Amino acid sequence: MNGVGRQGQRSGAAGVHHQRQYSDNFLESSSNGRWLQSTGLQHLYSSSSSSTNPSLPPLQDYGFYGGGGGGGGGGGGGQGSRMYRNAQRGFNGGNEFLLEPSTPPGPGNSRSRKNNGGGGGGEDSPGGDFSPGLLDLHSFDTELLPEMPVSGLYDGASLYRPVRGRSFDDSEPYINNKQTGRTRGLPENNLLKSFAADKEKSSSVAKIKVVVRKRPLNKKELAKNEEDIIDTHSNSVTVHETKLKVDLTEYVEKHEFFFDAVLNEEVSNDEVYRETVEPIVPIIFQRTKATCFAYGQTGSGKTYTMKPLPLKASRDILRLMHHTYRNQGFQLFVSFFEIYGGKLFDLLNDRKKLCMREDGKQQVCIVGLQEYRVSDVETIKELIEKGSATRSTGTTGANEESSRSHAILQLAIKRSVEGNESKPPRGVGKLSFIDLAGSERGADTTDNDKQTRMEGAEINKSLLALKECIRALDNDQGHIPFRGSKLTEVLRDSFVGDSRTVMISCISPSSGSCEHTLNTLRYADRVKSLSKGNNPKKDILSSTFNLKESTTVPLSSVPASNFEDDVIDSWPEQTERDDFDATEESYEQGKPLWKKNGKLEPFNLSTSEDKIRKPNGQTKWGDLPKVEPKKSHSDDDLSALLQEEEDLVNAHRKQVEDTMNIVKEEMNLLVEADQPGNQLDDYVSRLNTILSQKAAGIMQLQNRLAHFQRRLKEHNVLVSASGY
Ligand SMILES: Nc1ncnc2c1ncn2[C@@H]1O[C@H](COP(=O)(O)OP(=O)(O)OP(=O)(O)O)[C@@H](O)[C@H]1O
Repeated sequence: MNGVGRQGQRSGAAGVHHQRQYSDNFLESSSNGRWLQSTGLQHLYSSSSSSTNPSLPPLQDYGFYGGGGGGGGGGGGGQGSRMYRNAQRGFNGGNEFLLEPSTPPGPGNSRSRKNNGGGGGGEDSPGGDFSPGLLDLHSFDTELLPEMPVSGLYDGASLYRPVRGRSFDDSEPYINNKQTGRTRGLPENNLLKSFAADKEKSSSVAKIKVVVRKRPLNKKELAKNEEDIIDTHSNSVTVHETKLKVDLTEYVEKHEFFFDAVLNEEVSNDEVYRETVEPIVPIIFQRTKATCFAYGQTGSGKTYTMKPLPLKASRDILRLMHHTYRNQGFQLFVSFFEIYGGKLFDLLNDRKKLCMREDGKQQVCIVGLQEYRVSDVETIKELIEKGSATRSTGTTGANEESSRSHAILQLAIKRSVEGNESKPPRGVGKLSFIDLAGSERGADTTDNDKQTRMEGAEINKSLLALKECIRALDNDQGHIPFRGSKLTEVLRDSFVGDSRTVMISCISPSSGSCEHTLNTLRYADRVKSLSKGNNPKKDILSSTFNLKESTTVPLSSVPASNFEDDVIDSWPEQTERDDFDATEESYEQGKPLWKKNGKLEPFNLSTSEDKIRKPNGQTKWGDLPKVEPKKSHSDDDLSALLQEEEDLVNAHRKQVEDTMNIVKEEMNLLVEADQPGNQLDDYVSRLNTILSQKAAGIMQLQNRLAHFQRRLKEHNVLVSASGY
């Protein structure tokens, strides 16, 4: 301002010329910077220019590496032969599968090996097929299927047996004679009875099961002398959180949670399988869709836990298919894809980008997803390994990426209609395994990189939506809010009809992960304990226990809505906030009331600087976009906040641009006024007034932006504390 004033005072032709030049160059970036510098607002320059030209890295472009049939087929063929050889090696001697060519993953080979019926039929015929590229998730038309008796896998933990090199046809009675007898030749009434019993057993498998798995301390944590702060018992887990009092003395706060099962660091993957997936395997032959997912922060052991499960499950599925359901036309299909940044990629087809479509009946199809028909464990293993490798090396090769994507492996059981293998088989049941993105990634919303923030928001949204869907399922709500995210949309068919869900919450034992661990446990707790499907007594107990140890807040102060019995349809109207903030309050004593209802405190953006009057009284600039605080709900809050931020930045930029124009205009006036006898000083002082007003407006905007950023941070803290 002074600079301008000084220049104005340097009257005369040269001065005028200089003024014009200065004025003409005003919109050049260098001049802008200079001007802002001269007004002490140089810090605005970079922000305004960066907001005008946001050089945001584009989303990763995943090409079609496979190139469809030809190229893909070639590549796949090699792999396929390798897998075939492996399968030959794996199953030698006496195995009925030995004679089956395994499924080559490459399209070319797969096609050539496609089994179009004839021969032995059913599972005894050559396996190895893949879908025509359109996976209709709702092709699971089970109406044509007769009710099938389910095997009594519950009769013991004998189902899981090492299978490599062992014939499926060997006489080892991992499915006992009684069961075999049932399916093979029981009189009709016995069959019906047995079916009823099986139904009962199947309904005894909990709709939702939440299991926690604690991993051991890793080398890094040991090197850092991090403590193991987690105690586990058969169904409870206690987190010992070290906190600081106001006088900086340390104290330990205990948080105790109860779940269906808690597995400690010594528990093997086999035991995890037995506890989680094994009980639901038989019921997927009963038109049930089951989902097993691992939730937890990066490095907590999700992949370590999830990776072996599909293999073990498919081993059991194949056993059932080849014994209990022998010659009944059942087939097993595998697909493996990931959701990254809201987009779908086929992990078994060179990360080919996939489209999700909804047909007229709102049925979801994943266009282009390859589904492989498999009939031996070794092939499935190869496919899983291939998919996992593709996942982790897909983009940057960093584990970083895997923690930002959801990987979904599906085992679909289909059945040829009336034994006619030339017709496409119809879906019977499905088992989906989801290795979720690192839960803490959902909090990557303050990152400077817009892509990271958007990814974080997407992850956040999907984790929240997943929880909402599971809860809606368990509450038998008519409306399942699967549209909440890509993840839940893709899993839509797993949320309709008879379904089962197993959640494995993976936690790290280290003190350094305490906050994330608590978030994970809170998320898991809400999935389980807030559902109506549970024993209400247990709910209250569970929630009570969770509160009991963690705070000194009297239970009576916990709002009834904590137990969410009154929540009917919490998506999207009934917000997530309603439950997590109430709980939040219970966890953290003395938290301000505004968090109670989960509504972020409205941020009043109306300021007197919205309009600045020109000296002549005409309102010309400064009409900032009205950024109304949106009273959005749950996950909408984040997008509302992001939108708010964008609006603010735009408003900010507009202010700067307007100021430039005004100054430019005033400069022109000044030049015109720079005539002998004119009172230049008046102009200069008017100009100064305008600039001061504008500067004050810009400063105010800056403050508002800073305030907003604080709120965004707060929001994120809230989000991560809420555990979704
Ligand atoms: N129960 C366990 N016992 C032994 N090692 C484990 C266990 N769980 C995890 N690990 C090890 O910890 C490391 C991290 O595990 P993992 O990759 O499964 O984490 P993650 O949660 O999938 O991470 P991300 O989200 O980044 O993919 C791996 O080296 C894994 O072998």
